Amino acid sequence: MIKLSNISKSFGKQTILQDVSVDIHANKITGLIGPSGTGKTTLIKCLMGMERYDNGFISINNVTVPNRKLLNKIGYMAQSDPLYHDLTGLENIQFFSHMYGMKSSKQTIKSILNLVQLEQHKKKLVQHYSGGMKRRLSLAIALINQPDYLILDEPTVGIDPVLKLNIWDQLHDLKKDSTMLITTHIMDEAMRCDQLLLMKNKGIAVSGSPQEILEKFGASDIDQVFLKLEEREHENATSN
Ligand SMILES: Nc1ncnc2c1ncn2[C@@H]1O[C@H](COP(=O)(O)OP(=O)(O)OP(=O)(O)O)[C@@H](O)[C@H]1O
Repeated sequence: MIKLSNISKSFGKQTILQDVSVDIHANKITGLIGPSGTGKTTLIKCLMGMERYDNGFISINNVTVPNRKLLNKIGYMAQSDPLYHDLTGLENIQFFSHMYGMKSSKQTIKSILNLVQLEQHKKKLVQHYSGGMKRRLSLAIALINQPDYLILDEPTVGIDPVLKLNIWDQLHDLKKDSTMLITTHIMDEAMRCDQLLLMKNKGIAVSGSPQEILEKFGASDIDQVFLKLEEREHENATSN
């Protein structure tokens, strides 16, 4: 389990996260969604140990973050693709796999490359990959070590609809052995998550399964839930 307790984080005078507490459970896909700039990536960077948080604590499997030993248990896909452009797709996968102390079998690499539909392009230099191909390669790198924890920041941006559905099916298969946290802006993807965390106003405004949240707000989609949250805020502000 990933546990965030009373996390606060500011950049200068701008408070991004305030007193955020949440448990992210194993064997589920948890979706972190919210308007641009609400702090989704900041939250993920805090739990990856890439940003220092100001207050509170984060633990993964009862180990306080940051901790180097946790790193090879986590598959992380950032929003930007930290790939080596002078290496081929295959060489990138091998490099990152070795970096985390693993030696993935040819079979594992092949099945991951097939999953992201890059098997035919594995010998091409990454500098010649399209944006979507780079995204898919980053996803392959996050998955290669079959990590216990998968943290994916907008993993399907630039990926075509059919492959996207395929990837979601695979993620649901993989969740039986892992804990997953995924950020997305795409509302039909949010509906594919088992649990949602809706970020707003420096914290998690609503959590629950997509269905529970829709029922609670009498909404037909998650966009409407955000609209209703806005309306409630407006009503509260005007009645005070
Ligand atoms: N290193 C930094 N220094 C200063 N401000 C930062 C830094 N990183 C993020 N911010 C600010 O923190 C806020 C939250 O950014 P963050 O990237 O976490 O949002 P997000 O919800 O992931 O957005 P998006 O959905 O657009 O990716 C933004 O206002 C951003 O400008």
